Amino acid sequence: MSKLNVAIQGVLGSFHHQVALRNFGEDIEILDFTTFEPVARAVANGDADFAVMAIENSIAGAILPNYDLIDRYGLSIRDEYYLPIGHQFMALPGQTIQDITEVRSHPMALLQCKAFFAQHPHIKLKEDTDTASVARDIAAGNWKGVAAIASSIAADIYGMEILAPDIQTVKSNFTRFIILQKESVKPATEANKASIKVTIQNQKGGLAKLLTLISENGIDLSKIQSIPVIEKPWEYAFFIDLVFEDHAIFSQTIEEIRTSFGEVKIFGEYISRKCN
Ligand SMILES: O=C(O)C(=O)C[C@]1(C(=O)O)C=C[C@@H](O)C=C1
Repeated sequence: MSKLNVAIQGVLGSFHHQVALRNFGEDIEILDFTTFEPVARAVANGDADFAVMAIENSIAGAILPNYDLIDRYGLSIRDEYYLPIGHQFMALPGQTIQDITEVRSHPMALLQCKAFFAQHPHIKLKEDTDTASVARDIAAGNWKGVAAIASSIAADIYGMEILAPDIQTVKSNFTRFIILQKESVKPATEANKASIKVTIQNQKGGLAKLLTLISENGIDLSKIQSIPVIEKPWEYAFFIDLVFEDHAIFSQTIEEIRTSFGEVKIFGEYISRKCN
């Protein structure tokens, strides 16, 4: 039987890679890309069975362009995964923090460690494609004075020394990843969460009306994100995550939103994996 192809952004040891292995097991084929767009494309054109895509982080917030990719490439959300993120500040063995003049990492990782770098202003920040590829490149190029921010798994794989552990601004740091596939998935019978998109006209009280409707139906709105409608400057679509106990009430709520606001796109119905 052929292995599952799973598209990710990042290389061996990246956080995406870790989520792919934890979610699908070790016996998979990883298709790795340096940016998110080819990840979405690989699923849309059938090269990959699934994709793993980071969507928001508890310190740095949403990865807005990824909402647009899911929408534009017609992808379905089949599941979600919350990964605890510990960022290790690492370099070639034998150096101290004072020897480091530059740190490279994924922009989301740099954002999650802002407080640490405020205390070390001699270190220049540079955005790179992913956390682990910087560790790999430092090792391959024998670059002294350059550090990576990546996981301890990446430090082991690429032979880096950790100069400062867990440098994320708050210890408890999570990234929420979504698992994507092409066709709309038959929802799990126990699905209690859904991701939807609603476009509402800019009219007085429009958003308040939508939120009231959701709340009065007893549904928990766990996330709302506005995304610009690029063909219509200054109009916004709302990407909303809803958590519910009763699927029938969720379906009825969607019908009520359709009646009042027009088209509602459902990206997926799945099981909430959030643990408090
Ligand atoms: O660079 C990595 O290792 C990634 O998997 C990317 C990524 C992200 O896209 O947010 C994943 C988790 C962390 O939030 C930091 C970076």
